[in-house]
Amino acid sequence: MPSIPEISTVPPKLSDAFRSHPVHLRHECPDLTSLKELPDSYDWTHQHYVIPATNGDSAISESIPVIDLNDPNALQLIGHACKTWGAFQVINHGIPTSLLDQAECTTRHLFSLPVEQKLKASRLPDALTGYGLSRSNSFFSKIMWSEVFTIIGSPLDHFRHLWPEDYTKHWGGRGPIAPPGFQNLIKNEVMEEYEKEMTKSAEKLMWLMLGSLNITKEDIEWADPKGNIPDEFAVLHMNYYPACPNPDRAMGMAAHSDSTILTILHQNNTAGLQVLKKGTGWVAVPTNPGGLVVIVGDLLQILSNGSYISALHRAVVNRDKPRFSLPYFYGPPARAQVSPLPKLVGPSDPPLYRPITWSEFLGIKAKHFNNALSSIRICTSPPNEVVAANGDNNTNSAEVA
Ligand SMILES: C=C1C[C@]23C[C@H]1CC[C@H]2[C@@]12CCC[C@@](C)(C(=O)O1)[C@H]2[C@@H]3C(=O)O
Ligand SMILES: O=C(O)CCC(=O)C(=O)O
Ligand SMILES: [Fe+2]
Repeated sequence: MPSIPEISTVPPKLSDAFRSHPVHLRHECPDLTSLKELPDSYDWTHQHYVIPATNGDSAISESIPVIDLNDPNALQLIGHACKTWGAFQVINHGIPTSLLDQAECTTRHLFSLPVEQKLKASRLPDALTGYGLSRSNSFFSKIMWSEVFTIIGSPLDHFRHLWPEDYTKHWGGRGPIAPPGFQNLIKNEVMEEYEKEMTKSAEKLMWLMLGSLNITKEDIEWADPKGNIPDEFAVLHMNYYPACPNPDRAMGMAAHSDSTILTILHQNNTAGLQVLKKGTGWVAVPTNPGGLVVIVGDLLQILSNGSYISALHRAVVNRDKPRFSLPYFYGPPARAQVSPLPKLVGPSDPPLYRPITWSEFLGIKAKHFNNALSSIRICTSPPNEVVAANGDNNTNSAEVA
């Protein structure tokens, strides 16, 4: 096992970030599916930061680039996308579409369980895993129209709260509860396989994104000489956005950046994700069967010394169709120090951020939300493009309730 050269003393575990910043959501998880009208507590109409998407129904066709990983120019295209959008879609990523379908089916099935059943797997205020509202609800006065299930590591421990033992093991031939075509599936195995594939893809994508900046395996202190990342850390979310009686007034997931190195997101065939593009506004991300969305996270913005932007993004909801998304939040080992990479720093490019561990940054994010990056900035006059796009200047950031 290669050693990790820089070891931080506090906090030792990623989940400790949340122990010191428990999220007390004021509301129980209601059964959104049963609501015929939008309750006032879910009405975001008068929130000043809710701006319509520019390409909603209009003729604007601009959206995040779709990059074929088999394209010989993939490296350059990825670099350009990370600098201009902070997000892109990938095709030919090597993950079988059947696995994506099965993971989506498991997600659909999980959220269709009765509320009482789901609440048995509730996330505790100071914990990271389990069922509940998005943690980021604590920063807003209105509630998001979504339910979230968070998994770290093996899904088995989480799923056994939801499904009786036999259902945890098998869909198999048990009447209406087994979705057609999935008789031989074991839910845990699907999600485990999904996590495994996501880890492989995240590593591959990280090297491509960094490769585009001429960063190699030797430059990353927490990677071994072969480019493997011992003790890398990731969190898997299953997001559910029920069909909503008044989608124009509701918000599925409010604007935020992810604190990750990168996030890989699979969405079902219902659109809803939007990315903020500097100079353009909110731009919808179309669904792309078999494609995956890749989002630059805050830690990659730090590593790239602001050359890549962690995209502000949000999710809107639909009137008739439920939406599911599966973001895989990929980060470095909890103890690794993340700082602007020496190769990207020089007399004319001073480091913009101080070194930080993911767990420390998660703690800062849990407290300062969209102002987390600016709170660790060490340079007073950053390049313009960094300020405008990532929410540091608070233009599009969250209202602190
Ligand atoms: C690994 C992660 C990344 C987390 C925390 C933890 C699990 C949940 C993620 C999100 C998901 C929703 C937005 C966000 C801002 C939130 O509140 O919870 C994200 C946050 C972050 O990017 O910091
Ligand atoms: O559902 C989506 O498309 C976005 C979800 C998201 O951004 C998140 O969970 O962090
Ligand atoms: Fe996100």
